Amino acid sequence: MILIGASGHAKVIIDILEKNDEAVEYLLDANPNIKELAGYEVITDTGHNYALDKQYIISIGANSIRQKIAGLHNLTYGWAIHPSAILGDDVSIGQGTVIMAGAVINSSTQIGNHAIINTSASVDHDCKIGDYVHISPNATLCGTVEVGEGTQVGAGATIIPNLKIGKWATIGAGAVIISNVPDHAVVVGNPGRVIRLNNGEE
Ligand SMILES: CC(=O)SCCNC(=O)CCNC(=O)[C@H](O)C(C)(C)COP(=O)(O)OP(=O)(O)OC[C@H]1O[C@@H](n2cnc3c(N)ncnc32)[C@H](O)[C@@H]1OP(=O)(O)O
Repeated sequence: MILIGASGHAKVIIDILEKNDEAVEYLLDANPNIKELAGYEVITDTGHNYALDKQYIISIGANSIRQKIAGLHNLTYGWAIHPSAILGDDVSIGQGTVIMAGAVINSSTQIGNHAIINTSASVDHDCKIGDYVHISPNATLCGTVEVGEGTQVGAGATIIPNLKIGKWATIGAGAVIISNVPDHAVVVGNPGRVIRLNNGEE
């Protein structure tokens, strides 16, 4: 596996790959000053030094940057799924997606491409999680929740069943979401309230 992005998030992905006995070849990063991460070589990403016969993971936490990079190159993407993650029956996981330690994904849930299901997050049955979504550590999604492309659900947030969360929204850490959330909304608190709209930033 080759990782794109030499960040703290990449270190966690390396740890997962090592635990699964999957080889990490090297990392690519646009910053030429980064030469090494977690014992692996970091090569400067020129935009032209991709090997089409290799598997990649975009190891960058910012959802919009993962989307941008995935749109630039027609690469083959792999997965990193921690051995302690629990996946129910009939769960589907898109390419480039990473599932951290202790995450639980219950039956019939669909996870899109280049998503992050972070440490100890709980995504229950029949959820639909879009591409480039980040479900942060300890967040809880009850059954049949939809999360649109690019949305971040903050650490420890809770979303009650049957809700629809829009695209490129941000759910604040610890928020309790009891009604649908529109696209681009930034929502905090219990019960969750919209404080502003995202306009491209994360
Ligand atoms: C492994 C990892 O690290 S994964 C990373 C996981 N990351 C997260 O979970 C981060 C989630 N991010 C947050 O919760 C952020 O606070 C955000 C995105 C919701 C808001 O950030 P900002 O836009 O910078 O908001 P800002 O800090 O200016 O606060 C705006 C208002 O919302 C309130 N607020 C911000 N975040 C929260 C929150 N999580 N819960 C309750 N209120 C909040 C602030 O107190 C402030 O209120 P005021 O206007 O009455 O003073």
